[in-house]
Amino acid sequence: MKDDQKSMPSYGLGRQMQVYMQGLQGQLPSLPVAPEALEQQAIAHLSQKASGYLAGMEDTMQANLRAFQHWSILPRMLRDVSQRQLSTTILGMQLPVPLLLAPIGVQSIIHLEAEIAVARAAHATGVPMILSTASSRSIEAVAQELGNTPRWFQLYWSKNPDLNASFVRRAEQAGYSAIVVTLDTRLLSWREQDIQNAYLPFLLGEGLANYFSDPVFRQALAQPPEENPGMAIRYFIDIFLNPSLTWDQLSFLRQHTSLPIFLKGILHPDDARLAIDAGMDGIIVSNHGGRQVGGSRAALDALPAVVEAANGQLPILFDSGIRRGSDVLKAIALGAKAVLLGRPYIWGLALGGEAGVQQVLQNLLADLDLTLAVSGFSSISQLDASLLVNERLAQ
Ligand SMILES: Cc1cc2nc3c(=O)[nH]c(=O)nc-3n(C[C@H](O)[C@H](O)[C@H](O)COP(=O)(O)O)c2cc1C
Ligand SMILES: CCCCC(=O)C(=O)O
Repeated sequence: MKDDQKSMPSYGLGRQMQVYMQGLQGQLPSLPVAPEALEQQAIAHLSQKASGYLAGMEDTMQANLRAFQHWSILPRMLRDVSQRQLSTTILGMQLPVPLLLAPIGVQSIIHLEAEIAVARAAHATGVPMILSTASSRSIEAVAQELGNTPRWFQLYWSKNPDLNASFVRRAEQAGYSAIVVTLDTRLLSWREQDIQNAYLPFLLGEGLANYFSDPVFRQALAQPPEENPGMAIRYFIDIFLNPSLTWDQLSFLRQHTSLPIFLKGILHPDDARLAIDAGMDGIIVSNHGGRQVGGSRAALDALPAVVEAANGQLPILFDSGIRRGSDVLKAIALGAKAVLLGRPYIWGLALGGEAGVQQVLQNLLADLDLTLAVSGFSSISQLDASLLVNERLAQ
């Protein structure tokens, strides 16, 4: 894989040929290649509680996917696309591909090896990883698996400021190179399947590795979490959600880290302007994969106005609904510098652990590389809105 990456221009072709050559020996890909089939198989494999947790508001998730259909690629012919370039630079950080793994918490409910398996697959493919605060393995343990693969840390801003500062400090020390503050989950939304299943993984102690290993968190407890997990979980529940968090508190974070700060979950252009006023470094346009505001605008539909409001003053990233190479191209053509991959890598994790995640990433990168090429482009930096037709406006 590492070698494939060095010769990224042949990446897509390389993966295609690898699959076809294996086919000659009677070996088929072990996971479904189409994301829809992959999802179906993963959901069937998981327990009802775990698959219910992966779900979101169906209408909003569907809207996220449909939004990509409103834009079509208008390919160009007879351009030399023999050498291709997928790498990008964000705030001076080199990313080998315009794709990062979205922060997804509590992966222990999906696979025993959880974030460790994902980190190994990220390392093998060179895809940067964003680790969730609510991960089932610690900031440090995941960093160890990543080698020099770029990593960012996603912060859930709790009610305990010292704990927030401690998380950021730990991330810095473990080589994470950006902080992603998620804004859209200051409260948990009404999640029908979880309510139906009466299931919240945190109450069972899942997804609390960063808390239980944190010196500030531990200091606040009369007994260590190993001796009295119930008390530790109760304290987590007390502080985890923070609905009183407001824009003016972002300066606290700025004082506690020199790392770039991205705000995740912005959909409204006015919030993009507030992010700039607050001195933030980047924005991730996202509706949390349709898991928070039921009936919210599809994330891709919200992207152009946010890009316009940002006016080039800070990089915009995107997630919610990325499934194929063409989705990545569309989001980038509409102004995103890079995109985050969410559920698809979790489906790979569910079905095949580390190897499953790796297969999903290899396929997506190959799809991206080949779709770029057959559209007539040799570098993702060439993409802009002229690649696309808006089918709602076109006649
Ligand atoms: C099971 C699950 C857990 C998630 N946990 C987090 C999290 O801990 N922090 C966060 O910022 N986003 C979290 N997200 C949202 C993702 O980062 C991302 O925004 C979303 O998955 C994108 O939508 P998609 O999966 O439909 O592409 C989670 C999403 C899922 C499906
Ligand atoms: C409180 C939520 C933690 C994980 C998460 O972000 C999600 O389930 O969407």
